[in-house]
Amino acid sequence: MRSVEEHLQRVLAGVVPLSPLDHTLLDARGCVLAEDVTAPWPLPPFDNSAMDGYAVRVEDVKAASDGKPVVLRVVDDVPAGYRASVPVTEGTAIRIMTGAPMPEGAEAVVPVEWTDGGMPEVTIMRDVAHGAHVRSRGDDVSLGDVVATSGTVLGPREIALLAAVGRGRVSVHPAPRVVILSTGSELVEPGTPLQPGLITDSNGYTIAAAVQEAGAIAYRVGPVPDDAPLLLSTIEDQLVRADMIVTTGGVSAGAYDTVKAVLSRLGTVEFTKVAMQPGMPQGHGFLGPEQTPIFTLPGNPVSAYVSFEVFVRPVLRRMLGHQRIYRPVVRAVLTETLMSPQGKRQFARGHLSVEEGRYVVRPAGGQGSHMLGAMAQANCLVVVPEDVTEVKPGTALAVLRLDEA
Ligand SMILES: Nc1nc2c(c(=O)[nH]1)N[C@H]1C(S)=C(S)[C@@H](COP(=O)(O)OP(=O)(O)OC[C@H]3O[C@@H](n4cnc5c(N)ncnc54)[C@H](O)[C@@H]3O)O[C@H]1N2
Ligand code: MOO
Ligand SMILES: [Mg+2]
Repeated sequence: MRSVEEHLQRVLAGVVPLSPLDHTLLDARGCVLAEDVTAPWPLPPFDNSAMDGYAVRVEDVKAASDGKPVVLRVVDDVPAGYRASVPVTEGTAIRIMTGAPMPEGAEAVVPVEWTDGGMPEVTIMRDVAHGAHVRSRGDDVSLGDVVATSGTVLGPREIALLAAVGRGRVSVHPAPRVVILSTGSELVEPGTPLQPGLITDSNGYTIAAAVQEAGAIAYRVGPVPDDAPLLLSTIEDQLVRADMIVTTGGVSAGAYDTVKAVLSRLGTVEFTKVAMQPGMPQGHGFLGPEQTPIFTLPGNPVSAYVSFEVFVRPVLRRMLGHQRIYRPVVRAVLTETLMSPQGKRQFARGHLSVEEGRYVVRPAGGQGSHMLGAMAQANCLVVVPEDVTEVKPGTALAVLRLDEA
């Protein structure tokens, strides 16, 4: 049997980020930037008002107060998006809205609340300092600043800045397109009435959701029966749109396990046993003219999901260009006894929380490879080393957080 590390190294070997492509800004959300972006103009691009009010010369409103207001002639009115047609000169003001460019000659803005709001004359009840309520050109970002570096993951905050510096398109590593195929003659689509002996295809949905959560594009192909020619033609058809193929089921020792039989016709896939639980039977290889990577995951629902987390997700994250490809790991204190098979690394489903300032983890129900009810309670995988068969409460173990990228 192969160790988890060895299998992981093998599936990661030679994996590089997908070649950069231009994306529109919103299509680039969640992607990794493949260029350094510099600001072609400063932010703000021009001096502008931070308040609705009146643009004035400081000297003209000096010592203005409720008891001794100042009256100025209003010579223009500038909403955001417009520019004043005249300057502010001695004894005058220009009405101005938030975001409008500061008129020539104006040194500060008096908010409307400190005035009578008048037109064509305004009575001003407060004085202001030079620059008051003015947002200066470049006070946030300077012309030529690098606002985002290659490798940055684009979320709402980064996208805000790219939009502000005028970038409608950016170069990013595109999201891999992953075809997900469930195999098994017992499988029907959710929403179909259950006949005796049949179950619904949950793996297709689990893996598709996990692919999307990893930042990739999921093409879920409905369940394919255990029929070698049909499976072969389905995979052949799907290759054209796939950067990766993930199958579930049919890789163990069963008499109808068709995946193994079929794939040698399309490429090279190595089937192996990995010293882990769940997820022992694994297959990985390359198919078709493009040498598209394929993972054949075990059919048991928990095994398929855990295998995805441990092997497939890091590969997808690397194809996406992420620097960090693994889930964050923390050490947490176990609350209940956990049994584990000798010689296999167990990835037990657990629930991680913080109690009295430290991480604690409790097993999330039954640990059978079919137990989706228990899996849905989990927010982490508790790693029990290969040589440990029983872990006592109070022991600290490494935990992979599933609730954080
Ligand atoms: N004699 C042996 N039997 C089994 C072994 C073994 O070493 N010797 N290994 C066991 C382990 S461990 C696993 S894991 C499974 C892997 O089985 P397969 O990958 O061949 O998958 P299937 O036999 O097709 O299905 C297993 C199980 O999972 C259910 N299943 C399959 N696909 C789905 C799906 N899309 N949605 C929901 N559930 C699914 C299927 O109905 C079976 O119950 O083999 C063990 N057996
Ligand atoms: O690993 Mo099977 O992968 O134990 O259920
Ligand atoms: Mg099957």
